[in-house]
Amino acid sequence: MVVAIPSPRKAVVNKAAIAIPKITVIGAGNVGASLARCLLAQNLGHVVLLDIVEGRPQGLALDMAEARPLEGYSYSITGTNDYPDTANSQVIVITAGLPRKPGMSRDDLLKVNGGIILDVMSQALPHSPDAHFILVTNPLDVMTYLAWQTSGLPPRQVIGQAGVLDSARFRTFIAQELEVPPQDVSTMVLGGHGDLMVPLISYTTVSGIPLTELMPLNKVQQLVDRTRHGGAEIVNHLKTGGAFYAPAAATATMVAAILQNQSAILPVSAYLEGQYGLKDIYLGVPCRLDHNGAASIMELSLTNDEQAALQTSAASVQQTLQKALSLLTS
Ligand SMILES: NC(=O)C1=CN([C@@H]2O[C@H](COP(=O)(O)OP(=O)(O)OC[C@H]3O[C@@H](n4cnc5c(N)ncnc54)[C@H](O)[C@@H]3O)[C@@H](O)[C@H]2O)C=CC1
Ligand SMILES: O=C([O-])CC(=O)C(=O)O
Repeated sequence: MVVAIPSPRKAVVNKAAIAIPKITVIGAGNVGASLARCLLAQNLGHVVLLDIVEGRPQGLALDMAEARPLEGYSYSITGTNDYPDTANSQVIVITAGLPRKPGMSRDDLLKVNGGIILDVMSQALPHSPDAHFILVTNPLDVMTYLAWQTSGLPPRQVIGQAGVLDSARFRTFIAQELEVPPQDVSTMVLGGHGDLMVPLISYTTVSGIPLTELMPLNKVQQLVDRTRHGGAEIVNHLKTGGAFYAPAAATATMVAAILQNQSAILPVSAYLEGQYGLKDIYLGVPCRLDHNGAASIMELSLTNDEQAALQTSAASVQQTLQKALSLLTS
């Protein structure tokens, strides 16, 4: 007797019913391309990689797509030069702009990168009016302010990445010095993303033990100084640009916190409206990050030295911001 074997039933998938997050990365350079790969590896959503250079985002996206069968990403990637392809993104990360070279400060990038940020925002926002924007381009705190100001979005939806990276650097240096796993080190670096950033020694622990119990103060100070110049240290090695693997990992941490509604407490460049005695400025502070973006800013009690250092860092960011506003409006 012949038994008919039923053909396997195909699951009926209503693709429209599955909401796949869409993340756009603008700037397909070192940071942007590394970030795209991190986002795919963490299965955070469909990635759109955009650049002004024709062929570059398309080539990189194809290359990453060809890694998908081997590495098993859940989502795909599109490379483009056209903003309509970014439409309805939940998160847009801006890495477009020049990196610095040895001998330059991040502030030296002000004019050219300021112009790029205004151009990118004017093109990206109309296609994704509800997106969360994460700025990476330097000088970071000022670029984040310009992006927010030009967007008309609530400040919680426009934030900058710096503190997650700077804290990761401080954790690395402490772990190397003490020969412990970096994951055991907990810290937070606040302030502007410049040489005056503020690693918080009073909030730094290793497996719960205050750092000051584990090494002398002069050693702590050396690691603080190395952290403050952590970006320049890599620029001086690479010569043609800056760091990109750790910046990409730091930015992916923020994207994940937003898309997965993690309520994670992270140091991010956020708009201050009186917190820490500061107003109308973007600066690195601890924020709760969830699907509302920088849902709330946490005001920590700081030592007198930390509070003074934060004010000094803020004054420097404010000075650069005033310069940017006059350069870009003249
Ligand atoms: N906030 C942070 O912690 C960090 C910030 N950065 C900053 O990120 C930025 C990017 O750095 P890299 O990726 O190393 O530079 P990169 O030169 O490798 O890439 C920049 C990309 O931006 C593109 N671009 C320029 N103008 C554009 C525009 N109008 N629209 C779209 N794309 C445009 C370029 O074609 C290039 O592909 C720099 O300003 C750098 O200083 C870098 C590392 C860490
Ligand atoms: O130092 C740079 O120019 C890039 C950057 O912001 C960092 O790596 O911290």
